[in-house]
Amino acid sequence: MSGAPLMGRAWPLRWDRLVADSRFQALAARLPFGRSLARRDGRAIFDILQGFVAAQVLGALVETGLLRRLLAAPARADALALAIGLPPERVEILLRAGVALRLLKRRRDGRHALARRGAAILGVPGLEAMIAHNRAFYADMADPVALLRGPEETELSRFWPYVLSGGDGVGRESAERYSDLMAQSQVLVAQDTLRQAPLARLRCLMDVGGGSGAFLSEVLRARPGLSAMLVDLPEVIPAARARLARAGIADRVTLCPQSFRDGPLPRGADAISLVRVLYDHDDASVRALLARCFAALPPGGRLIVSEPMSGGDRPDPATDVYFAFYTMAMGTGCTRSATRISEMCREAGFTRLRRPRPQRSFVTSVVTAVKPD
Ligand SMILES: C[S@@+](CC[C@H](N)C(=O)[O-])C[C@H]1O[C@@H](n2cnc3c(N)ncnc32)[C@H](O)[C@@H]1O
Repeated sequence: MSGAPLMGRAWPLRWDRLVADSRFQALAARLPFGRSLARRDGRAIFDILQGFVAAQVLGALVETGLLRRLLAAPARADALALAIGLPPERVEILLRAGVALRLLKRRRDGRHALARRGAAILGVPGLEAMIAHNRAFYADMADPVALLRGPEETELSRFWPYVLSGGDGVGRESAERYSDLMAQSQVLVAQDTLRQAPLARLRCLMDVGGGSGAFLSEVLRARPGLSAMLVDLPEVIPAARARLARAGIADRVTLCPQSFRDGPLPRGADAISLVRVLYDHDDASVRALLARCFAALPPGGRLIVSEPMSGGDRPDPATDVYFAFYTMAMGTGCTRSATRISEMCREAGFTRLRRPRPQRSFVTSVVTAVKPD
């Protein structure tokens, strides 16, 4: 760039080339409007650049249990360092970073306490477990170009064993581990799903890939007249049986241990939900699953897809960054837009596609469809 004249370029003007020219930046910095724009851009670029470090600071606050300790009582850095067995001068740095990120605050008496945001993390069901499990994702993101090059066995694909095995023999222990993680974060997903897809006039809902039944527990609590079926891998079913029994709704749910890849889905439900299921799988598997859902529903039966979705033509700052790379690191899935999911539902035969505006795209988005009469 440096040898080229700043003005007198060939038309059309390329804004990106102009802004990428260090002499343009120097000129802009001398003008009031240009100066504030340059500062804002600089700040935003720095925020992107330090995002990984900020996320790891949050990870450390969760992993060391500092957030929980500060919820119990405000404390000084040296007392906290002693309690968690780390050098005091390093804990001081961690706490200062937590204050800078507005997760913590430092009181006049020198003790640290939770700030509102730090307290909110503890108030969101499952968020601490989500933050802790990001360790596997961040390990994969440590070499993003290798990830983009793919396909490699990743930490995340090991965390979600059905991804590598296609559902065969995931092992009861790992099924329990991932089902528990999903269950913990289900409350928010269920709330947003039910707001966007009210389940009025339904008799029986079949939750396919329903995990340990956390979604059905929320739904059945809200809808006393509803019965349900839960389809998931045989290794997951014992956790579902236990959760549904604890919730006192075991008699309202039929458990169906089966892979949705093997044979038809059970009939009898007038609606099917797929909550955080499609984004785990490639297009061929999703097409086959949607065709099975279509076959299992009666005419007029409803399909509800709920998961974080790409912004499509207007990339979403949450789903097109975090979830797009997360599903890439899992290995088989991808973050699809509501438009793409609707197209796939239409290909399977569904009509009356609806895509309500998501309330929190980082929690979930919803697509609903109907099997024609
Ligand atoms: C990301 S979890 C979502 C669980 C639950 N729907 C939720 O939102 O909490 C995906 C679920 O799909 C299930 N699953 C994956 N492959 C499957 C298969 N081939 N057949 C049936 N279930 C499967 C997993 O066992 C897991 O419970």
